[in-house]
Amino acid sequence: MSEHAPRKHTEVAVGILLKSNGEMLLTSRPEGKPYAGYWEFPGGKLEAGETVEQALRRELQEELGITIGTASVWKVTEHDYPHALVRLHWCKVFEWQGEFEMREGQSMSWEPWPPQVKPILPGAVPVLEWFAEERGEPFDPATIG
Ligand SMILES: Nc1nc2c([nH]c(=O)n2[C@@H]2O[C@H](COP(=O)(O)OP(=O)(O)OP(=O)(O)O)[C@@H](O)[C@H]2O)c(=O)[nH]1
Repeated sequence: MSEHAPRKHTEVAVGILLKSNGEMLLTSRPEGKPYAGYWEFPGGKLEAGETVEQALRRELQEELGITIGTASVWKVTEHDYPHALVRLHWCKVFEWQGEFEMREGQSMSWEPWPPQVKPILPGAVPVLEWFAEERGEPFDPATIG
């Protein structure tokens, strides 16, 4: 491959689980992964042949032990990390079934607005900006991470 070949995107499905009281689910990245200990929205990489919804359903089953209802893509972002160029497909999720089990030794937290946990993964920050816009509030990224 040429030194100047474009980097290939890693496609990632990410779930924004929202409770009726407005709280959102954040999970911490497990030990052994890049950015271990950072808070993120749960999800993971698409496997060959999967749609975003299928990948998200599989990942949340594997990582959290829950079965999600329908999920459709809300927005798409890209983030260029030293370890990967990722394309994040963000899905809002309002329905799920099952008891939460942290199957990868991660932590979970239902967070109010604005979220209190730190640090938050850089690639998740746009979501917080959109939520602030939806609420008509200013958002200062310096207050997180
Ligand atoms: N799940 C998740 N991934 C995110 C978010 N923001 C963000 O930049 N990413 C990036 O998207 C990629 C997701 O990969 P992952 O390591 O969580 O996925 P995975 O569970 O399939 O990993 P593995 O099978 O390689 O262990 C990582 O490069 C991660 O840094 C986010 O809010 N949630």
